Amino acid sequence: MTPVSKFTSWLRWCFGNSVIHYHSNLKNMKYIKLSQTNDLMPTLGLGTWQAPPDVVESAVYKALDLGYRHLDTAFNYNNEEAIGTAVTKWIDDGKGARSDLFITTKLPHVGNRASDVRKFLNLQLERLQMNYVDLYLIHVPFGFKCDPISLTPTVKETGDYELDMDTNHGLTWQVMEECQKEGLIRNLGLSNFNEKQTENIIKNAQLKPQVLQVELHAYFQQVQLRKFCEDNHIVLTAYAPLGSPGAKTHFVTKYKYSPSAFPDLLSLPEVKGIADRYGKTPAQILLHFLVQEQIVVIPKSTNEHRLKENMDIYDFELTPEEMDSLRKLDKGEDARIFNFLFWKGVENHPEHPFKLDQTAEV
Ligand SMILES: NC(=O)C1=CN([C@@H]2O[C@H](COP(=O)(O)OP(=O)(O)OC[C@H]3O[C@@H](n4cnc5c(N)ncnc54)[C@H](OP(=O)(O)O)[C@@H]3O)[C@@H](O)[C@H]2O)C=CC1
Ligand SMILES: O=C1CO[C@H](CO)[C@@H](O)[C@@H]1O
Repeated sequence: MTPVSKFTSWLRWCFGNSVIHYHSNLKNMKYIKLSQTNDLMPTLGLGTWQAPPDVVESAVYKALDLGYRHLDTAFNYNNEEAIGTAVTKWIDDGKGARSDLFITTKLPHVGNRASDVRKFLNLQLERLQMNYVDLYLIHVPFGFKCDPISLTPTVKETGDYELDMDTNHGLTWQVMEECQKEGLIRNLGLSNFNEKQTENIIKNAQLKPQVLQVELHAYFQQVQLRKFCEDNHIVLTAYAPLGSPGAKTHFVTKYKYSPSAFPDLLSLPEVKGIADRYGKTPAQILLHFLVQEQIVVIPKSTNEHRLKENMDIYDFELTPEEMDSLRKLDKGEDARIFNFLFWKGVENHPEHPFKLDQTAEV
């Protein structure tokens, strides 16, 4: 018996066969183990960006009823309190325990400094009505100056964001490590960090980043970063796994992006063809494809039908040929949607993570 199958048997003995499918085969890969803490992270989570509080509360409650066990939020999604209310109600209604859930939130751009970690984490825990989070990510590698009242970035008259040029990831990480030891955070991770920035954290950390959350979808498969994460035992979480149809409306109306900069992955003939073969939808194929690649996905939906649809991705397995045809959709760096240039002036921050000549069209 291999160590993995021994562990699987133990989990089955403890929790029963229907709850845990840990690497028993790829199609049933519902959890992935984090390397240093051995925590199990559900490979499907619920994204909540652009889910306003009044909508997200009932969506989260519904999602938990449907079987979602992993929620992704952030300080600047402005919905942590509503999510906390939904989770508390669900637990109080006797439907499950806090320990059944995997809750991720993020240290914001305006709090990206050692001296602010505890302030934001405590506020976020209070809003979430929890005494710990399962995963705390540094949301972005750069930092903005913070308006002390609104806790939003300060912006100059020119419209440029005021940058905090003193960002020091090593010092911020040390405070996050302390918070982990105190039990306020179970796992530490990063988001939107590039390979070099992640490597710098790894070099000096006692607790390594367990997760890196980045944009990742059929058009932008992050092949090089995936290899790096595999070598360093970091689990990758794919944000915008459906190509973020919601970002299109947001960026086009708010930031005047060109609509042509956004992919329509749900209409791709290759994806539709595979979907028809399995009696699945294109969204299910896009999500399953990533999970079969051992990547965690966090699609956002507040619609009950699509919440159900996005969960129903574990009862089939794509053939090597189908996986290859989906891998070939990758367009690399040109397909990046989230380059952060919508925050005016951010490209002047020394820790801006992406090469600007390769970012998406504005
Ligand atoms: N770390 C970071 O910097 C970032 C993290 N994220 C996280 O990742 C999550 C996912 O990314 P996101 O940008 O939301 O993009 P997604 O790729 O998850 O797309 C979400 C959009 O697709 C729609 N949708 C959901 N399911 C389906 C379906 N089955 N068929 C058709 N349309 C569907 C949703 O609308 P509807 O709700 O109406 O169903 C919504 O408009 C975020 O919500 C957030 O939690 C996102 C961006 C950056
Ligand atoms: O998580 C995120 C969702 O998208 C936003 C763009 O307004 C970014 O704030 C961010 O990184």
